[in-house]
Amino acid sequence: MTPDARSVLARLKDHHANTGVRNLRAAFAADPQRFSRFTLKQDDLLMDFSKCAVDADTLALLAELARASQVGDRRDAMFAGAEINGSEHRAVLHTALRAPADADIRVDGRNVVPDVHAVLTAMGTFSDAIRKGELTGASGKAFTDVINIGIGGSDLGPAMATLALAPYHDGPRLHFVSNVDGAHIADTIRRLDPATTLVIVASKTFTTIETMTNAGAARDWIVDALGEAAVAQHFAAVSTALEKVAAFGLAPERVFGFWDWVGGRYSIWGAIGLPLMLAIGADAFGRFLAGARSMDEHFARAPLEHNMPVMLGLLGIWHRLVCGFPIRAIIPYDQRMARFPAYLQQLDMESNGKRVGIDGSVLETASGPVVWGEPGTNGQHAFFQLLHQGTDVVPVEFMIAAMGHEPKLRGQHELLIANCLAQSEALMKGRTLEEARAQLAARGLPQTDVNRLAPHRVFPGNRPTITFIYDLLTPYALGRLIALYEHRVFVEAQIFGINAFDQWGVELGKELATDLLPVVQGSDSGDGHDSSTLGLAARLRSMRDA
Ligand SMILES: O=P(O)(O)OC[C@H]1O[C@](O)(CO)[C@@H](O)[C@@H]1O
Repeated sequence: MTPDARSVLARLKDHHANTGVRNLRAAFAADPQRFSRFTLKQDDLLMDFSKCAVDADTLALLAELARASQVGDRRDAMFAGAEINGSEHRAVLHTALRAPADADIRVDGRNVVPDVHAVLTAMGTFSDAIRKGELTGASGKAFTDVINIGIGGSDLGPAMATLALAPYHDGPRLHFVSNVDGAHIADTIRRLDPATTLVIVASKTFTTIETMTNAGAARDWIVDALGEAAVAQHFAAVSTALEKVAAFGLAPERVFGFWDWVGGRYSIWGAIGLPLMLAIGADAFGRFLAGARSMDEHFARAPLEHNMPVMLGLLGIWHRLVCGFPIRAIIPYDQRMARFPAYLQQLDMESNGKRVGIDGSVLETASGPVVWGEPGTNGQHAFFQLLHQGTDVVPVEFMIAAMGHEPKLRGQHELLIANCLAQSEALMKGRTLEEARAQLAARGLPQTDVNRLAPHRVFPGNRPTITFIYDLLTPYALGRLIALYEHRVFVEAQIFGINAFDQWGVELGKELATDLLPVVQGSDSGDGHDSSTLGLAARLRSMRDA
């Protein structure tokens, strides 16, 4: 955090403690314009943050915080291809993956946009041919199923978006295998015919043990059924490590590249999006990119006070660093967005779950919160109890489309909307002890029961929520929403003063698992490991061998 930002943060804390909004219910009662004063709009996308405990002074201070943290300059540097991922010496240019063909974005003096569009064109040609049945398997049959093998950023984006855009899915069926647990691939291939299955191996590094192991199992499955020669026709690969892919023996037109300036969790916009393109087609994929581009343009140009990703980031900082809430929940009222919270978990927590700043010094403040969620209305019948009456305050981010894709089920969509709005209203308003008593008394309960039950029926309220609404969950709308969250993570990172684009924390797990494998297999005594780890490994070995 910059010294200027630190001093604005101190003023924000003082404002929060002394002059800020104390009670949301009272704030709404005092200001009938609160909704229109605390909403932002970009086309049909509306962000309502009136149910957060902010006022005009809060927003002015938050904007000052953004300026003191050089959010605007850093954003411009990112878009221009500067090396803002310092610990890995890389530019950060997922925005270039959705830039128009005539854009000029330079990395080391070279315009990368023609390369991006060459890959998009190659993906389009390949996916059209698969979708039309022109490219077939070794036995001449069209592909009915595609398995994407990848993990983390090479899985979550396409898996989430393919489910979210199910109404546009008119290509082959998609399956996603990520876990090294053999159950994942076994359960997937059990239902499939190798003769009509295409396998995409997706890995930025092409070294990730889970992906390489599952790719080997898929290869064996294809070879056992169709012979070694079938591999060339039944596989495609996506990676930045093209020399490593070569060992897999695929023709160049089956290998789709991307670049080290695209982080894994930011990679759905290019070759990692191939499964999504196979599902929805190149045109719809283009609209998905266009949605993200519209958010990029808004983020790049809108003044900070009217800039949706900036405001979303500032509210995140307000809740995390000023109000002290360590968690946030993402609750899409859209069953097809079921994987969106998991996608955002990687995007946000792998980016901003850091303990040191850009210069390596230990942070003086907290960094990114825990992010979790599930679709509504299901979550209402599971963990909403804690959101309403638990002892921790969890800011919630709701999202819902005005329309569903099922015109015949309009009534169900209205019920969905009513639930979404009711939850944010209840979290804001709560229910006082007097109201709880009055309700029980109105039901004719004896006074002793009223006294006994009323405390259980009190809701503290004053719990902040943000609600996003949009017309319909189209490819464009989804692209725009993902880009909004990408930029929010960027804004928060800039204020925390951290590098959002490396992930040294997850490297540890990779190293340790490789190191322990010989111990698990019994070929190494495991000197240097602790007694618990060795004890568990020995016990598991003996249980396996019994
Ligand atoms: O695409 P790769 O190189 O297989 O990596 C997969 C994932 O592994 C990570 O490096 C760590 O889990 C993620 O950042 C990445 O998305």
